[in-house]
Amino acid sequence: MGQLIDGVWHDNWYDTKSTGGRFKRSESAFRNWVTADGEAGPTGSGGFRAERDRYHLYVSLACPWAHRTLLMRKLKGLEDLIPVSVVHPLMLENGWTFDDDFPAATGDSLYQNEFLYQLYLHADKEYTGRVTVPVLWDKQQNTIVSNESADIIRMFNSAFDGVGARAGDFYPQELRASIDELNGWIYDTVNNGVYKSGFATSQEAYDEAVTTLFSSLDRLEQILGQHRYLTGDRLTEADLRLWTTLVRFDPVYVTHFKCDKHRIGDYLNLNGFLREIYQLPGIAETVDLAHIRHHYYRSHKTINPHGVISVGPAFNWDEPHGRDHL
Ligand SMILES: N[C@@H](CCC(=O)N[C@@H](CS)C(=O)NCC(=O)O)C(=O)O
Repeated sequence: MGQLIDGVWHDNWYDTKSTGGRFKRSESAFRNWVTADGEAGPTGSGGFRAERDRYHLYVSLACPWAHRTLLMRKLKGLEDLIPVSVVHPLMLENGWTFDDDFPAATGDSLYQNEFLYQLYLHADKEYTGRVTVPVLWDKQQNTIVSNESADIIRMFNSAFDGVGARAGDFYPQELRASIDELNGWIYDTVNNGVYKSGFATSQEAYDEAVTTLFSSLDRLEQILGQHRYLTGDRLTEADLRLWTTLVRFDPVYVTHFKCDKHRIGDYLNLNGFLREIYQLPGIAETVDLAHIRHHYYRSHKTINPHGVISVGPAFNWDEPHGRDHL
C-alpha cells in the first residue's frame, strides 16, 4: 500500500497523524469524460468520444467504488463494449497488483503490467498521487480518462447510448436534485463513513465517524420504509452507490471496520433493499465475496496485522425481499 510521488512508488500507509486520527480520502486526479460526441464533459479535456472497443475498465472486485462501475456496466449492457481487467484482491507493499493466482483475478489483459501503478505511469510518468481503482482507460490515446467512480457511472449511464448501450436512465433530469442531495450525505457518512470508522487512529475520530454512520443508516431505514428506492419508485444511481456499501457491511465492515452497533440484517427496510437489488438480473454475479473478504482482512495490516479472516456471518440474500408492496 503506497503512492506515487513524481513517478516513483513509495510504500506507506495513510497519514492520519496530521488530522487527529481522521482518515481523509484524496481527490481523484484524472477527471476527463467520455461523451457521445467527444466534446469535453463537466471537467477535464475533450477528445474521448464514445466508441465500441476503445475503452477498458480496471477494477477490483473488492472495492465498493469500483463495484459501482460494474453495476452500471451491467445494467446498461456495456459488457461487450467495455472489457474489464480485475486486480488481485491483496493490496500490499506494491499497491494493487495484476497477480492472477486468485479466482477471477485476470491480470492486465492490455499491457501485461505487474502493478496497477505502472498503468498510472503509462498515462503520466511524473504522476503524484494515490493509485486507485476503478480506472477507465482509453486505448486510443493511451491514457486514463478517469479514476473517479462517481463520474464513470455517469458516463456509462448515457454516453454509450448511441453505440449500443441498453436503454435506461439512472440519473434522470427530474430526479437530479434529489439524487445529488442523497449522494452528498451518503458518500460522506456511509460510503466513506465505514472507512473513516475503520481507519480512525484515535477514539475521538472513531466515535465521530461511527455515530454519524449509524444516524445515517437510521435515516435511510426511514426513507426506505416510505418508498421502494431512495428517490421514490425508480432505481437510480443513488441506490447503486448506497448498495455497494450495504453488500460489504455484514461480511466485512461490522467486524473489520468496527461498525458493530447493528448489522444490515437487523434493519427491515435496508435488508429488503439490499436483497432486492442483489436479485436483479446480472447483479449477483458482480458480487465476489472471496475478493471482498480477502482484500479487507488481509490487506489492512495496520488494523488486522495477522491477516486472519473472520468466519463471517450467515445470511441469505436470495430470500424474498418483501418490497413488492411499496
Ligand atoms: N474517489 C475514488 C476512490 C477510489 C478508491 O479509493 N479506491 C480504493 C479501493 S476501495 C483504492 O484503490 N485505494 C488504494 C489507495 O488508496 O492507495 C472513486 O470513487 O473512484
